[in-house]
Amino acid sequence: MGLTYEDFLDLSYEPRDSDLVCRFRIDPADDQTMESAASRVASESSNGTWAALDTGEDFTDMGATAFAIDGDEIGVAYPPGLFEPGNMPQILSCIAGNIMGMKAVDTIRLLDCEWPREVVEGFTGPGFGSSVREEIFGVEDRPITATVPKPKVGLSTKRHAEVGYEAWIGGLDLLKDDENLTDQSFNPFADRLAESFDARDRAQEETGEVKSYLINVTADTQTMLERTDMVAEAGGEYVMVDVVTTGWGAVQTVRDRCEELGLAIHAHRAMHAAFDRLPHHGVSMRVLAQISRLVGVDQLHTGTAGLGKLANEDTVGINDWLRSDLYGMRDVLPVASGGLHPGLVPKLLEATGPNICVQAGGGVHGHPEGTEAGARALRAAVEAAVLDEPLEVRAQESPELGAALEKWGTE
Ligand SMILES: O=C(O)[C@@](O)(COP(=O)(O)O)[C@H](O)[C@H](O)COP(=O)(O)O
Ligand SMILES: [Mg+2]
Repeated sequence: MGLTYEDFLDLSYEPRDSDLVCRFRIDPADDQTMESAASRVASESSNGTWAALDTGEDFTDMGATAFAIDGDEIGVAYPPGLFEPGNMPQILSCIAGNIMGMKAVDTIRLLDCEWPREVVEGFTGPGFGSSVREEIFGVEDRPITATVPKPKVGLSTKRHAEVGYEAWIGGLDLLKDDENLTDQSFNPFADRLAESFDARDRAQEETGEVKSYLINVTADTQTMLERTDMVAEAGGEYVMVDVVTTGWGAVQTVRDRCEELGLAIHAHRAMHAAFDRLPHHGVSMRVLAQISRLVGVDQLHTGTAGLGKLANEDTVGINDWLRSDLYGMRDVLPVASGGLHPGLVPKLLEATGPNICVQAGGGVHGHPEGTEAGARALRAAVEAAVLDEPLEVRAQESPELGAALEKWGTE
């Protein structure tokens, strides 16, 4: 039985329910047609190669099938047996591996995946998902709020904890480390953990509200496990991981440890744009979000529906997928962050709904009266927005909100 590229194209093939179905946008090279390029995508991402192969008898055919061509998009179906159960790096080495560099296509983008039960069941998924709102904060009717101390790095541990205290006292739920703050000499991880949780405990005492901290444990896998254990010992509820830069295998290992310790995972997506920014190449944020849910993060940055400072891809569509039914797997709480300030909250919630986390760094610490006032303004904006109360009206009883609107407006 020979195996050639042509064996991987069958436009009459109906994907089985158990197939992982991927949709790609491709731009065939000059010497290729959509059909020939599609067959090469299916072949090189499963078990084929450029030369005709004699597979002999002792062979399990786990070849994928390019079964649909629709304009510049193709559909490829993968048998579940091609994949090692629960091994995300292996799956990506198939569907986003060598094909990203094939000469047969000038560009190729993995747009979307339909994940079958057979593949999903290999993954634990999130431990909490959006239930963090109720289970950790006892909040049901509003977004949870977070702030990142700014400047991103460089604050001393003492100042970092003070900023956290001011933000929590001002009404925010979460303090969050920036994606590039880990264990630097000016703000060591262990000291930051201890002093920030001291501040957290005082703020909880004074406000009567539950407060928490998204401390960034990002590092090599062994170090992340050690830091995750330290967070549990300190009475934390969360760890934050830069999931794209650490890698999906490492995230799966941290997820297993968090399962044992009862911790939730906040996923920062720094570097995602290296994969998803160009519309014709790479891996879409939609697929990165799908991967994140499968490997088990509870919160994930998905953008600001175009309102903030960063380029966003389909925030609302991605959020809908993160909440969609996936064979009983828990959902993921979307995090809106990046250039947000109180004036943008109504438009944001109009686009995303209240079941999100709203993060503002500059939009809190840049407030004319400082961090605590910035926090009060954000909390007031969120509470007004869920009630459809105009911010200008709420500003009459919240001078901090008034000052924020005066400084940043509502655009
Ligand atoms: O460093 C920053 O820019 C932020 O801390 C936001 O700060 P500001 O609130 O001060 O803008 C976040 O890392 C980005 O939002 C990440 O992007 P995304 O959420 O799109 O993944
Ligand atoms: Mg940041």
